[in-house]
Amino acid sequence: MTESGSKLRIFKILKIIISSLLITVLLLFTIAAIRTLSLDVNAGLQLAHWEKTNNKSLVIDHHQREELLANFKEAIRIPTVSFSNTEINTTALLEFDRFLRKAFPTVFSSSLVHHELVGNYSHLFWVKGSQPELVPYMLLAHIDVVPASESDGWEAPPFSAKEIDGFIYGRGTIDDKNSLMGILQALEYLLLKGYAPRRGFYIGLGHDEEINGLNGAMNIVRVLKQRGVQLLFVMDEGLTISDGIIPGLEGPAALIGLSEKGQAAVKLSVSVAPGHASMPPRETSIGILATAVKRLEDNPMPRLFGYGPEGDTFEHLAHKFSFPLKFIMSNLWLFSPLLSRILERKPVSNAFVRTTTAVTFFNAGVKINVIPSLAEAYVNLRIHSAQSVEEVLDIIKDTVGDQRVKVELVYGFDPLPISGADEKAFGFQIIKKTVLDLFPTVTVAPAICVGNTDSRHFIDLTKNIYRFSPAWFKPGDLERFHGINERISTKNYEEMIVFYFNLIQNCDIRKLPEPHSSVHEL
Ligand SMILES: CCCCCCCC/C=C\CCCCCCCC(=O)N[C@@H](CC(N)=O)C(=O)O
Ligand SMILES: [Zn+2]
Ligand SMILES: [Zn+2]
Repeated sequence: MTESGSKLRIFKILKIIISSLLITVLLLFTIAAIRTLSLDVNAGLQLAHWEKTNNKSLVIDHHQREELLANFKEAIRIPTVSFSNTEINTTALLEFDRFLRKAFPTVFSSSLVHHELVGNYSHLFWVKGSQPELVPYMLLAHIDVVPASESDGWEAPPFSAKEIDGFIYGRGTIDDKNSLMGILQALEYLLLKGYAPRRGFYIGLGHDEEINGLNGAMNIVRVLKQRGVQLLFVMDEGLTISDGIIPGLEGPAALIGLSEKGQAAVKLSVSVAPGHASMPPRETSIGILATAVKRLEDNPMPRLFGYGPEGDTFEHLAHKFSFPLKFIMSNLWLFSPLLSRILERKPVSNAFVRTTTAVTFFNAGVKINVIPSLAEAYVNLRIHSAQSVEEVLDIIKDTVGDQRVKVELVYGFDPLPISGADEKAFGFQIIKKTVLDLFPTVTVAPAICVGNTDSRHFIDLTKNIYRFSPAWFKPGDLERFHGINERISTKNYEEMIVFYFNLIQNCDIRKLPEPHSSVHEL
């Protein structure tokens, strides 16, 4: 073949490759465009087809408003603080018990309600249903709060429940006395209105959630297991209604946690011979440990976006974003890697992308002129749904890559199972309907809860655990969670009561509307 002949041949091959590439790209984008226009994960169940229940409605009058706010403020003023893994405020917990009996006299005296104390300070209520064949469900909340100190910069003392510009300030106003009081206040009103549920339900109020629920939630689970109880679903604190928090999202979104991340506490330690600071070795225990910690911070865990429920979240929210995010989120099959790079830029969304690594303790040294024999650091990892404690531990050892650094697991648990969110998922659909009835402009989406809750102890009692409360979080509110100036608006607290009031009644339906042609008995 002549030189010009072979050039022509190469040119023809290149032309074929380029046009095939162009056709492939065009095809991919056409599929992506069609999917963007047709993706309808929010179609849901047809509201018109829901079984009719004669729901009572709640119109709060002036007197009730004053009373419910006074109750809530009194709850906030009782400092039910869990200080550490071993130190809780038992005096405050006993006071809280007395307070609940006083604030909700109908709940505590109704023949429909059985109440008992569990683990000394936690409360378990059983509200008897008229149709025992209907599987019961359970609402959870917790009594204890994390510590708070006014000197950190609170606008009002953290246990004052002071009202400023329509907001009640105080530790526990969003975590989690709003849910606790909202649930009991709703039940009080329902009972006063003569309501008797068809479907029985439990209310569990743990007293030590902030220190892992070992005596509260775990004992409640033990009691229920002894009685052979199985639950249709459990609803606990967790995600909320985000309004203006997710960048680019138009309108508010109610994220319902289908699962929660796993957790591991890992101890790193370095031991060397102590010595005189005037003749230091080239590296001290502190230096070796600092390098290990730096390596962990410089090498985040792998991106796993799309391998857990977080992919579904963005598909559900896609239609509320504008171009190009709408296009990207509607086509995660193509753009997952790109979206995970966008999300990892901010801590709040990075938590959805991977197992996060936070170095939370660093202890070393005894005296200015002594080479310390021991340096230790603790790392708190929140494990992505697609990883396990064991995998995470192996990655840490590899990343540290230094035999002198001892890596030990202090405690850990794998990510929680993922609850259903389809048309047959009773708990999810009931929560969704209750949200939409009360807040029609909100988009409801399944999500992963990045923190842990008492509900994780309930996995043997049900496959369906949802982490959600109808608290509205606006820009700046995430920082109030365990932070300073925790607060809730009086309007939102009232909405929470109405939400639980409606949710309890919505749970009385026997079965969900039939999706398509399939029948699902509950
Ligand atoms: C794409 C971005 C979406 C952003 C939406 C974020 C909305 C976040 C809303 C709430 C924050 C999540 C809080 C979860 C509840 C955590 C409860 C808690 O603090 N648990 C403790 C203690 C424990 N029980 O282990 C924890 O350390 O996790
Ligand atoms: Zn909480
Ligand atoms: Zn908390």
